[in-house]
Amino acid sequence: MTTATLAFIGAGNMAGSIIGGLISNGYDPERIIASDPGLETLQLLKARFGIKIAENNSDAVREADVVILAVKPQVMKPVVTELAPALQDAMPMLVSIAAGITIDSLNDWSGGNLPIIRCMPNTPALVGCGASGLYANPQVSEAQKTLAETVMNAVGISQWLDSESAIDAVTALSGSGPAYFFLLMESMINAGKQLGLPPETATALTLQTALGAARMATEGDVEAAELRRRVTSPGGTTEQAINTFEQGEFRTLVQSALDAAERRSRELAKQD
Ligand SMILES: NC(=O)C1=CN([C@@H]2O[C@H](COP(=O)(O)OP(=O)(O)OC[C@H]3O[C@@H](n4cnc5c(N)ncnc54)[C@H](O)[C@@H]3O)[C@@H](O)[C@H]2O)C=CC1
Ligand SMILES: O=C(O)[C@@H]1CCC=N1
Repeated sequence: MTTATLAFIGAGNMAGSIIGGLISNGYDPERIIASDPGLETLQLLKARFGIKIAENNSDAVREADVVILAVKPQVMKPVVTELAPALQDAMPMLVSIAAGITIDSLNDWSGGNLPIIRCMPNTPALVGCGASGLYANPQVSEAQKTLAETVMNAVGISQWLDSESAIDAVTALSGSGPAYFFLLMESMINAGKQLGLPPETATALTLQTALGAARMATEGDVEAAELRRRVTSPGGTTEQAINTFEQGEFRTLVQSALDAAERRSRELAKQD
């Protein structure tokens, strides 16, 4: 694997899972440095993975080839503005995972001319099953793109996007997407209980069904629509349930939900 030095600014959930993924894929912990005002979090990451920790954000970026900005969107402006002198000295590639923060803003706050990638990951990165969309500005070289892919593929899969605005669609689809599946799981567990199953039985059967369906859809080469047809015997039980979903305009509802999330992502980007 590459020997680039990676600096994580913010060492919370997302940074912790990416670091964990990199280490389990054999990345040299000496080449990972993290910075966070939460000293306890930092010490835990150091003890668990053997990575280096920095006393402040500027120290973290000094030797870095890639700076992963993993703080909340609300604090991104002060964090990057304060880092600008150190970033202009080191000229690393920036990878921001924050929702709604545009490349233009990152470019302004960081002093300009840096290669910048916007990345939209999702929480299944925590279990190595993440899905990320990536968009690079023109300053990013092919080698740097490969490096960014190496980092994000340590916790799942990634897809390159050819416009920055596609990040809003990715946010609506896979960024927020885990919550949609969790909502379906909650609803099925409740329905199972209403049908008289004990709560633990309804929960165990729902979760294993979700896992099994996701594995069939990802591990085979049969499309989701065909897998659905194979469960649906003519005149049988599934047909009754699917007809009920269709009569309730399930597909239109899903489209409206994603449209609303995409709209919100665009609004947040305008508030930088
Ligand atoms: N949670 C989700 O589903 C997704 C989150 N994201 C993005 O990932 C980013 C991080 O999210 P999480 O890891 O969930 O949040 P988190 O709250 O777990 O981590 C943020 C970390 O930043 C640290 N921090 C705060 N101020 C700092 C500063 N001045 N300098 C350095 N570190 C500082 C905090 O102490 C915290 O450990 C956010 O921008 C979010 O938009 C992206 C996709 C999905
Ligand atoms: O809900 C949000 O705004 C963030 C972005 C994607 C997932 N969580």
